[in-house]
Amino acid sequence: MGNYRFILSGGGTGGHIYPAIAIANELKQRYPKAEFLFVGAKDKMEMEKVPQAGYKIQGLWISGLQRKLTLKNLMFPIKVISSLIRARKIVKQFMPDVAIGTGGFASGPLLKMAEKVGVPCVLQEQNSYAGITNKLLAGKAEAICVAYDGMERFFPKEKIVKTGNPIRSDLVNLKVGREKAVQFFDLDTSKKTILIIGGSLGARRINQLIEKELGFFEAQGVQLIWQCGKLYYDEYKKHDSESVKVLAFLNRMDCAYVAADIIISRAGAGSVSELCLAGKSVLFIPSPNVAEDHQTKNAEALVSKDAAILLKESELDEKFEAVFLEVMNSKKMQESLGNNIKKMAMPKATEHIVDEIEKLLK
Ligand SMILES: CC(=O)N[C@H]1[C@@H](OP(=O)(O)OP(=O)(O)OC[C@H]2O[C@@H](n3ccc(=O)[nH]c3=O)[C@H](O)[C@@H]2O)O[C@H](CO)[C@@H](O)[C@@H]1O
Repeated sequence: MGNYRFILSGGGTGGHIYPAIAIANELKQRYPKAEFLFVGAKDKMEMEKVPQAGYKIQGLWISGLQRKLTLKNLMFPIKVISSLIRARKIVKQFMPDVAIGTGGFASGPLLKMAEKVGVPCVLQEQNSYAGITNKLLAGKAEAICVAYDGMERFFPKEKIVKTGNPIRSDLVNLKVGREKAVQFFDLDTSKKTILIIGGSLGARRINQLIEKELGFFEAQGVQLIWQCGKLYYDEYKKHDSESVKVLAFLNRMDCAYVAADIIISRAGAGSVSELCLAGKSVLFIPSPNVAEDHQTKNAEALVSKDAAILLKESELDEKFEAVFLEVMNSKKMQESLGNNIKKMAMPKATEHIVDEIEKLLK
């Protein structure tokens, strides 16, 4: 009993990988005998992060479609065909009871083939603006678990279930205490800590801002945990010091969220959902370079409830210091931002998604 087989696919960036890992962990808890296989894109983050979480993964030769005409784009049709052939083989060999897609180009070929072979599929869409892969797969999916209202614009209404985004359980129940969390980063427990997160890949414009404001932060007597991204680490590691911790990637987000007094962050869907659970004062700087400006929309959903502050990239030079100081110097504002953002949290999302998956198990 319970020796089900699950295939999960999603990737390209952390925003699609971590939801899949959270879902797998919840399934594993309910069905300890179940078998799991992840499928991602070769050379992408998932090939490292999924095995670290204790699961097997196979990589397909696939990439996203670029907006410009490049050599990579000319290869795109060949990659799609080759990935579809490989995906079909993987599905037929593994014969999953359910396939789960969490978006990103990596999940396209796998879920398409699972649907073709007759495996029931569940999709999870993290953003308020649906990704192209999920839109293409929606027609044949059994259920589409979403985090925002109004998703009928993209998906068949009867398949939509509003669950919220799946979050890794150590971030749902933040167990570590503040002192331990601050010490984990080798920082001073008597100082205020500012956490800077650029999303799973790091954010160039946020890094430029932080570098420019290092003197300002020092003058305020605050210390920084600065996640600059793997791509930018070599450029910024020179700023690492006793009170400025420069890191390529944070493997202990739980410690980072607990240690922080104020958080400066991109507004990717996963980050937004986690920040609601963390309940701190957040200053969002959304990426303007994503489809339909969806990060701004993710952030605005919170800002409209006085649960966070939004700063556009274009206004950083002019406004950042004043806005930061306003939050930093008002305990009342920090409390109200923290309380309001916490009200937006959906801590049962992963369980609800797994309830939907369970309905498909024979
Ligand atoms: C540039 C881009 O295309 N961004 C998209 C990408 O964001 P991105 O991949 O940055 O994803 P999210 O903000 O959704 O989530 C980031 C995830 O990475 C984790 N994390 C991050 C940094 C770190 O050092 N350690 C760590 O573990 C966070 O805890 C979180 O779980 O996918 C999101 C979800 O579809 C989209 O909303 C974003 O617009």
